[in-house]
Amino acid sequence: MVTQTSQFEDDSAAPSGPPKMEAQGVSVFYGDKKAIDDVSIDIPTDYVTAFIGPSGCGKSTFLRSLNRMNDTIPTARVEGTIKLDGDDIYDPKLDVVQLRARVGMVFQKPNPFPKSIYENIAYGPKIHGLASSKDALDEVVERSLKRAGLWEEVKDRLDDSGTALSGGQQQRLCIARAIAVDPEVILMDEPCSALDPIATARIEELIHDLRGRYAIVIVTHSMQQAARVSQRTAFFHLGKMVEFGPTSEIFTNPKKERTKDYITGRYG
Ligand SMILES: Nc1ncnc2c1ncn2[C@@H]1O[C@H](COP(=O)(O)OP(=O)(O)OP(=O)(O)O)[C@@H](O)[C@H]1O
Repeated sequence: MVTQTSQFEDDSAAPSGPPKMEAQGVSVFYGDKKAIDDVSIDIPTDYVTAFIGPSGCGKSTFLRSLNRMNDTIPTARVEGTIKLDGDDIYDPKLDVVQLRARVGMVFQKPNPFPKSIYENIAYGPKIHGLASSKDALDEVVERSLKRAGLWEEVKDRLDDSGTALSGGQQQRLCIARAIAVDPEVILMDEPCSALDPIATARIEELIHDLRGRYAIVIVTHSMQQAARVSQRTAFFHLGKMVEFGPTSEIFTNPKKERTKDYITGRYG
């Protein structure tokens, strides 16, 4: 149970500027089954937003709808509107590859390509035309690895396979890979669930460092993690978003009974 107020940074200020993403009346179906029911939320630019809730409540489904990752599931269908900087991301004219560069994703299990560390990072910028020369590409690789806190550990072995790194390093490599194409939003789907506590702490520090540069949304099973890394928390239950607000409020003074029951460990 998370009840200490001291662990929360000050999250009382309203986010600056317009929301990076806006979901309005979003429902997601798998065939006939409704997994997300009428969710509306604004994703701020300069805060980390955490999605919490019991297993199967639809957190990942909703997260995946934010960069159209659900398109890859034939039975999945999304209703409602999701906008990025005011533009509908489900507009049929929109280039989904571009969208996924702007709204990057990091998965539960680190999934580096079976290629060198260098190639893992360089691939995206190459296909998106973000580096015009080998020097420029080298620079993107170095900058991305530095931002992901991995450079010092790998700078002398960029030709080694990405899959030879430890789990925590692989996850930072995947974050560096997302960063390399200059995203505006990074979606993280339980990024630490396969990691030990030390590797988890490094990812949490990294999220802290990246905040402000990218809008970050993280799905987590760990309420402690949500409390540590986020400034906004959305609580999901049975496909609905029950409550959304400053993280300190959700954990210390939730308005809804269902949120209170969950954060006090009554179910979940
Ligand atoms: N590919 C799919 N096909 C059909 N149903 C699915 C699919 N993916 C998820 N679901 C269903 O949608 C609902 C929401 O699942 P989702 O994985 O989004 O929940 P979650 O809150 O992220 O759960 P967990 O915390 O266990 O990962 C569940 O009932 C799940 O069984």
